[in-house]
Amino acid sequence: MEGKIDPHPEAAAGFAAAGENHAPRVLIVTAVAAEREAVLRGLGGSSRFEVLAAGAGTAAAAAGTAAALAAGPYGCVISAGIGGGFPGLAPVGSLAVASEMIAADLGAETPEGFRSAAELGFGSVSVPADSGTAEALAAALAAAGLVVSTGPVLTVSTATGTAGTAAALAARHPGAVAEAMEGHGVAVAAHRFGIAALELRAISNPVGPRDRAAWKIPEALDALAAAAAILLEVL
Ligand SMILES: O=C(O)c1cccc(C(=O)CC[C@H]2O[C@@H](n3cnc4c(=O)[nH]cnc43)[C@H](O)[C@@H]2O)c1
Repeated sequence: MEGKIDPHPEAAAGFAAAGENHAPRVLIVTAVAAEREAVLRGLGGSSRFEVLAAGAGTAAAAAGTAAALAAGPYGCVISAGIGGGFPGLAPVGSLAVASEMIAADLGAETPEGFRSAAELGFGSVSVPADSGTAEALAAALAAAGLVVSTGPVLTVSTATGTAGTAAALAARHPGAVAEAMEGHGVAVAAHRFGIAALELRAISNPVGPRDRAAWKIPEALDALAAAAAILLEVL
């Protein structure tokens, strides 16, 4: 996988150590208020979780996450919300848990095609999720009877709207299960603070030709709320 940032050892150690006596606080970052409300509905008032609607896109997500972490402390940060699912991997109404958060359109167009920022020598475009927690979350979601897929989740500045772009993204990122617009920004901010990051998406639409009227937003928000209830068990 191109240009990965190594997991932060202090973050992993701090998360585990804090969990031995009292569980650490968890910051959940959504884009919009409706996603925040769905997460809060699932959490049922747990005081260990702070849920922030930081705005859409990586800049708002990273700035909001960094500001919240500066006022911390937190043991874990989760980018959560609705997202597009890659057909055949993450159906509408299902959940996606990221193995890594990739800035999929950060780079340059060249006559030979898209080149990522990593290929251009500008550093990483991928932040790994805290693998143990991501795997535990996916297993708990599945055990609760929810449909869940695990794999890279792409962060894009422009939501995919054509079959051609969907195919190009899938070819560049084999196994990518979903796309959204904030995960990489949240993860970069978390990594800067040495804190473990995750991304959780409830699939509202397929990645492909744009049909906004067909997005299943209420169903996705219900799935997000159901997943948030499982977070209480896992974190
Ligand atoms: O209109 C509403 O009621 C409503 C309720 C909840 C969320 C929304 C959004 O529009 C959220 C925007 C947010 O969604 C992510 N997203 C969803 N599908 C995709 C996609 O196919 N490609 C990229 N991003 C997607 C994204 O993270 C946006 O920030 C509306």
